Amino acid sequence: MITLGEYIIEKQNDFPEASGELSSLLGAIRLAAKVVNREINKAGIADIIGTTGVENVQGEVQQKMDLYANDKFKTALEARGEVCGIASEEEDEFIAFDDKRGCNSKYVVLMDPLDGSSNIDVNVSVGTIFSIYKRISPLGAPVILDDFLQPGDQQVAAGYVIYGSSTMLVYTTGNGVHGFTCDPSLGVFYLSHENMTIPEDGQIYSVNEGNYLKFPLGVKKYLKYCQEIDSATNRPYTSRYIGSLVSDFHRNLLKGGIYMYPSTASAPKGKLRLLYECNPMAFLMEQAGGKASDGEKRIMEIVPTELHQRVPFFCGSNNMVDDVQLMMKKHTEV
Ligand SMILES: O=P(O)(O)OC[C@H]1O[C@](O)(COP(=O)(O)O)[C@@H](O)[C@@H]1O
Ligand SMILES: [Mg+2]
Ligand SMILES: [Mg+2]
Repeated sequence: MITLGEYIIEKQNDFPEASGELSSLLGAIRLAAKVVNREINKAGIADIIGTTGVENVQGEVQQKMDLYANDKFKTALEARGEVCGIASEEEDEFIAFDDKRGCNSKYVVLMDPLDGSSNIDVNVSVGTIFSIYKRISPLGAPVILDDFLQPGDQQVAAGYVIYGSSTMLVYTTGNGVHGFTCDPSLGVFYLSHENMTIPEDGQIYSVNEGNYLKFPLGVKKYLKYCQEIDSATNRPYTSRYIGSLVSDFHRNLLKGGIYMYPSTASAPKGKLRLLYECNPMAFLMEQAGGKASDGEKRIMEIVPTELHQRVPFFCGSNNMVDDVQLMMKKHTEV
C-alpha cells in the first residue's frame, strides 16, 4: 500500500518544474490532520467538548474543537514555511506569516478547521476543509487581501479530512480526486480511493428540510420531485442529512446524490462560506465529474468580494444539479 506522503512525491515527479513546496505544504496539512484526529477520537474524555462561549465573525458561538483545530492547522502551516498567509472561518481577518520564510512563500491557504461543529459533542462525523492558491502579490512583499479573494477556478489544490468511523484525507491538485485512509495504529494515511468519481445520477438528496417553508419555490418543487413515486426514475429518492457538509459530500461523492444549502427567507445568501467551504468542495466535485452551483452559475466562477461571504450551494451528480437549476429557473419568484 502506498502512503499519502509517497503518493504526493510520486505525483510531484509528473511535473518536472515542481519545486516541492506544494508537496511540503500538503505534508503540513497531513500532520495537523493527525493531531486533530487524535483529539477528536477521544473528544468525550478530553477537555474538548463544549463551547468557548465566544462568538466568531460568523456570529456563531465557537466550539472548543473549532479553536483547537484552527490552532493546530495554523501552527503546522506556519512552521512548514511554504505559506505566506492563511484565512480561516475562525479568524476575523487573514493572517500574514510575515517572517522571512513566510514572506517568500508563494501559497495562501483558506480553511474551515472544523466543519460540522454542531456534531462534535454528539459523536457524529465532522471534518476539515482546505483550499490552496498561489499568491498574486509579488514574492517577498506582504500578503494582501486580494491573494485570498481569487475565484475558485484559480485553486491549485483543495481537499478535506473526514473524522468519521474511519479518518480519511481526500484531495485534488487538478488531476483527479484521491482518498487516503488513516491506519490509527500507525497514524499513517494509505491510498484507499484513487481517482474518485461521482455517478452521473444519484438517488440521495441532502438538505435541512426543517427550512422547507423558507426555501425558494424552485427548491420546494425540486424536493417534491425527489419525493414523488415513480419507479421508472427511481423515485422517491432517499433523504440523508448528517449536518456536516464534509460527511454529506463524502457519502454523495461515493454513492451519487446532491447536497443543497439553498438561500432562505432569513438567509438570502444561504449559510455556507464561498472561500473555505464551497470553492474547495466545488473543485473536488468537478474533478470527480460532478457539478457545483449557486443555483444559477458555477461556484468556481464567482469573483469573491469578502473573506467570509456566503453563497447558496448545490453540489453533486450532474443530472441532479441540472434538474434543481432548471426548476429554480422555471419557478423564479418575481
Ligand atoms: O444546521 P444546519 O443549518 O443544517 O447547517 C448544517 C451545515 O452547517 C455547517 O455545519 C457549517 O459548517 P461549520 O460547522 O464549519 O460552521 C455544515 O457543515 C453543515 O452542512
Ligand atoms: Mg463548515
Ligand atoms: Mg467550521
